Amino acid sequence: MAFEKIVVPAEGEKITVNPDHSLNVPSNPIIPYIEGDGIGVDITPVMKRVVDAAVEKASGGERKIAWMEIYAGEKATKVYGPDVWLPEETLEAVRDYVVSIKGPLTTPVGGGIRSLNVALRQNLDLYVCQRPVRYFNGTPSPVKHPELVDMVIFRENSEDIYAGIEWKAGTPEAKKVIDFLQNDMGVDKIRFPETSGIGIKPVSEEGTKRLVRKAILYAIDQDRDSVTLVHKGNIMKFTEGAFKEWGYELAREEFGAKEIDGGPWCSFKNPNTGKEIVVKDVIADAFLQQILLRPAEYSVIATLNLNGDYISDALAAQVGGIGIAPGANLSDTVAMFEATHGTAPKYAGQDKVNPGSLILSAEMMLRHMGWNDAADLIIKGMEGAIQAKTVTYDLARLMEGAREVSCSGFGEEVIRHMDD
Ligand SMILES: NC(=O)C1=CN([C@@H]2O[C@H](COP(=O)(O)OP(=O)(O)OC[C@H]3O[C@@H](n4cnc5c(N)ncnc54)[C@H](OP(=O)(O)O)[C@@H]3O)[C@@H](O)[C@H]2O)C=CC1
Ligand SMILES: O=C(O)CCC(=O)C(=O)O
Ligand SMILES: [Mg+2]
Repeated sequence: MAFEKIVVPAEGEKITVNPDHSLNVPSNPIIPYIEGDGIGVDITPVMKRVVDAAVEKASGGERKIAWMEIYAGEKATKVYGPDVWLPEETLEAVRDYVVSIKGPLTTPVGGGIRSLNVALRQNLDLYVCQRPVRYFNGTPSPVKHPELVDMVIFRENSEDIYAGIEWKAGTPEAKKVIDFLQNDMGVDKIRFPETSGIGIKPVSEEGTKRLVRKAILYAIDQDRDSVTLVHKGNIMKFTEGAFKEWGYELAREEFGAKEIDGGPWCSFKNPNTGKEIVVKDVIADAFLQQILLRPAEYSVIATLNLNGDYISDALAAQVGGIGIAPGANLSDTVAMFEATHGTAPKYAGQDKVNPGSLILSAEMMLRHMGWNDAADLIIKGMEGAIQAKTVTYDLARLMEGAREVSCSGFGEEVIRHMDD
């Protein structure tokens, strides 16, 4: 494929997907990456350096990633022209090269362009946002027992209010929808001034079931003991409430789950290990207090898009903050890894922030590729650097006796501790 601006590395080969969705990973895979806006310029090169070191050490130089820069966000407008935020060939490369990684991208509040992060997920139908939240020994935390937090969030990534179907107050479009709601749909019970902005929240059975299926399959594969559906179904009955119903329905129909004490909680035996997996649900506001008070009761979380966004940052805070919170956007074939945090613009270009989130996102990527030996080295390096208290400002400010290092300095520490 001929790209306009993307330079394909001559020495690399493509990862390909088999009909059963497994990957064929060559020893020199081409991995597209988006540097990202704001702190992307700081964390992305450090992530690449750490990954290269881990792969080199794990394989004795037999394997090497051929990095291929692709563009989105502010950098795309510099490379392609003033209004090109998400070039078509970026989408093509992500699709075609199967596994990629990205830095954060800026979304202005209240106006301007819509989220490029959301656009990437929607365009490529990356319907799962998988965000593991675990504790690294020695990390400072605001809670007493951060080690009890070990959850993997499966956030629905393609629907919900996050999809951005909305109209600004005072526009003819908003007025048209208000007229429709009042005149055709009989919405007359609430105060509904014409100055209302309008947002629409689509949630489908297909969208819910494919997400919950992934969460349950993960629980089976990783021998987890529960999957919790988190929703606000008492208030949004036909979207969040339906998410809960469809989730349970899927557990019963596809996994043979049986109701516990008349339901709705249900359980089934893990076909691999024989252990019981409980499928349960919690209303979202209560969940946010439960994860602080009783985190050990939760393992795999399946939730809608906006809830998942809130829960990701809240849970990350319990184990040290969004500086070390990784993630993946997944379809059945394409995987794009990215940190949970954003562009933290006030720190951009200062070589200051924690590159841990993007490094751990790359760790997930290596595991996804089957390069577990390199992924293990990254975990070892992160654990070593944190336990030695050589950390970036975000962790240093909460730790006694820490030595604060820069973003790139932390990367070097991670690499050094791979040899512990
Ligand atoms: N997937 C993506 O690309 C995402 C993009 N965004 C976008 O990013 C922009 C900024 O969003 P904002 O709400 O400020 O959220 P950010 O996640 O960018 O930053 C919020 C705060 O989190 C802390 N933080 C974030 N990243 C790191 C890091 N790597 N190391 C240490 N601390 C970190 C900093 O805290 P402190 O000030 O305490 O040091 C920072 O001020 C927005 O345009 C938003 O839309 C947001 C989320 C995800
Ligand atoms: O797209 C954005 O700007 C924000 C995305 C976000 O907060 C997330 O994916 O967690
Ligand atoms: Mg978020």
